[in-house]
Amino acid sequence: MESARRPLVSQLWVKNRRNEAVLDPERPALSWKELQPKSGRGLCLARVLHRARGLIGRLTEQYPSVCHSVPISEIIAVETEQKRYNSDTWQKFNHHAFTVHYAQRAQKHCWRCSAVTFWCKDEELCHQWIQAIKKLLELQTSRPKHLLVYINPYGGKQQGKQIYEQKVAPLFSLASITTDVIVTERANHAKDDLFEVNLEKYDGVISVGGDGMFSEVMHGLIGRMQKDSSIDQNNPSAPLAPCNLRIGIIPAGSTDCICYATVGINDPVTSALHIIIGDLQHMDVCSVHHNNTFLKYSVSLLGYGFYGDVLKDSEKNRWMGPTRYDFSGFKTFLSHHYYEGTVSFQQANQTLGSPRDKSTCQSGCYICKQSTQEVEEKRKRHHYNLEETEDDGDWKVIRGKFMAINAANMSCACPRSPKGLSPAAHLAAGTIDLILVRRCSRLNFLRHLVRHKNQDDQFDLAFVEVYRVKTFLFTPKHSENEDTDNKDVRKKHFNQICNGNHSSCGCNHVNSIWNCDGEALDHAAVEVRVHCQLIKLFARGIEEDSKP
Ligand SMILES: CCCCCCCCCCCCC/C=C/[C@@H](O)[C@H](COP(=O)(O)O)NC(C)=O
Ligand SMILES: Nc1ncnc2c1ncn2[C@@H]1O[C@H](COP(=O)(O)OP(=O)(O)O)[C@@H](O)[C@H]1O
Ligand SMILES: [Ca+2]
Repeated sequence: MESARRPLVSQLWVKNRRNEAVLDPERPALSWKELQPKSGRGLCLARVLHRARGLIGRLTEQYPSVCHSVPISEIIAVETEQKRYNSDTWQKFNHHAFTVHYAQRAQKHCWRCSAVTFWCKDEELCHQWIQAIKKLLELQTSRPKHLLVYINPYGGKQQGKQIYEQKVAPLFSLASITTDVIVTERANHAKDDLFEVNLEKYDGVISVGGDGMFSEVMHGLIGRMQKDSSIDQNNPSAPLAPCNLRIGIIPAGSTDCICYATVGINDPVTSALHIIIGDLQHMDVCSVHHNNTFLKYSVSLLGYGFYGDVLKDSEKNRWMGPTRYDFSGFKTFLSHHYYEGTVSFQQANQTLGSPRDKSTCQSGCYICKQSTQEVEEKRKRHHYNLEETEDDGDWKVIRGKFMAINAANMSCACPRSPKGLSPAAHLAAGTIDLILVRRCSRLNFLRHLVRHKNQDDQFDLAFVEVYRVKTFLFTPKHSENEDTDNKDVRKKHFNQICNGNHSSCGCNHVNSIWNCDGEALDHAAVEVRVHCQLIKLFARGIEEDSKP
């Protein structure tokens, strides 16, 4: 037992150079450092060359004189080396080598799978190293072994299947992860399937696609969980049962904002590596109801007005792929509609921060950690039927004319807006940032939009308000449930609006629609509530000290 905790230290060769390799179960990490060539006549030239390379390296910073170190948690696999090296090296070491594959940080937030081969003087040493690394890998209990994968072949640039097969499947197989892969044949295929399958045999579910595909998988899992726990999803105030299976996202959609905002980049290989090493990120989910009827869950953007109209128009142009959003965004900007209605909301406790904070939610965020404790206590109290002690804040009611009403459950960072709709929003604090953009001139709305792309504060404008809330209601001024007679009145009414405000439209823009993670909702009047840390992802949030 004692010896298992002691570091394994050996002289191993890396690329024909003598290294000291250390496997330390206490840290736990694998490290290796090149040793200086021994002095002696025969090695004199080698030593001169070595020093020269070191000097040039220091000047050009290409030759690492540093010790390499890989945490065990970031090792993907260890393998006996197969014969793929030139026969000189192969002969010299009498075939004894092993290769360690590990996750390496490349550019900002982007990870790559790197490999290092260690050559050993004898077979026993080689075997000892492989076994020792394997033993430490077995202690990594949060890693998935068997995954259920859904591929949307229709989203984004329709590359989902190729992306999975070429970039992800080889990494899963290297890491000895087995998979059941389903390529969807229709919308809702994945969601419906998740109500039927035996989930017990899986350690996670993978969504290959965009935010819509993730949404399907999430609806399947949350819905299944509530069904199994006899919880009525139509009851807006029912505490929902959390999902224990983690969801992984391989980005192959159009915006992929859920992936970008939880990993920091839309890159299939990076996501696959986070899945393999068994990362964990809790995430809040919003439930959306209309008249005590469940409509949908949302994790990224719930947008009425501008983003609802962009979605409605862009769905007609799916053939354009991801560019459809730019095209429809431009059209929607020109049409410049506003919508009337009432927003009522309850503000979140100030300990949960403010949308105007300069700091952002990062890996290990202390505000989200604080919510983890609270949510655990709340679930315990609920389990033992103890009374809730929630101090609900006052309701604030805002009636007005809005260009956009955006509820961001996360930053919504994506390649189009790397800081996102609400840069300081949290992934798992149990709050939503409610952004109200009031009726304004085209120029002012453009100023607001442009600030999503630069360093300026998009909320620092007189016609923009932002609140951190736990729940909100929206009621459009023009009721959706009118009978036909009323519709004529409505038409008359909104012709008046159009004549006065957007002369170019012919228009049926009394109400907008809600864009719910890129899917349209059927009703404008909604009740939205955030469910703290309802789901888990194979991600770790945004890392601060990622390579520049
Ligand atoms: C003059 C330039 C103005 C540029 C303004 C840029 C603002 C961009 C903010 C984008 C925020 C998107 C939030 C993401 C939502 C996704 O869930 C949804 C669906 O993503 P999917 O396409 O399924 O991956 N995408 C959209 C565009 O509605
Ligand atoms: N096989 C399929 N055929 C058609 N639609 C599908 C299929 N599988 C999933 N979908 C639906 O495709 C829509 C778009 O998927 P998504 O992953 O969001 O891609 P994008 O990012 O391009 O919008 C979602 O509404 C999803 O339910
Ligand atoms: Ca979509």
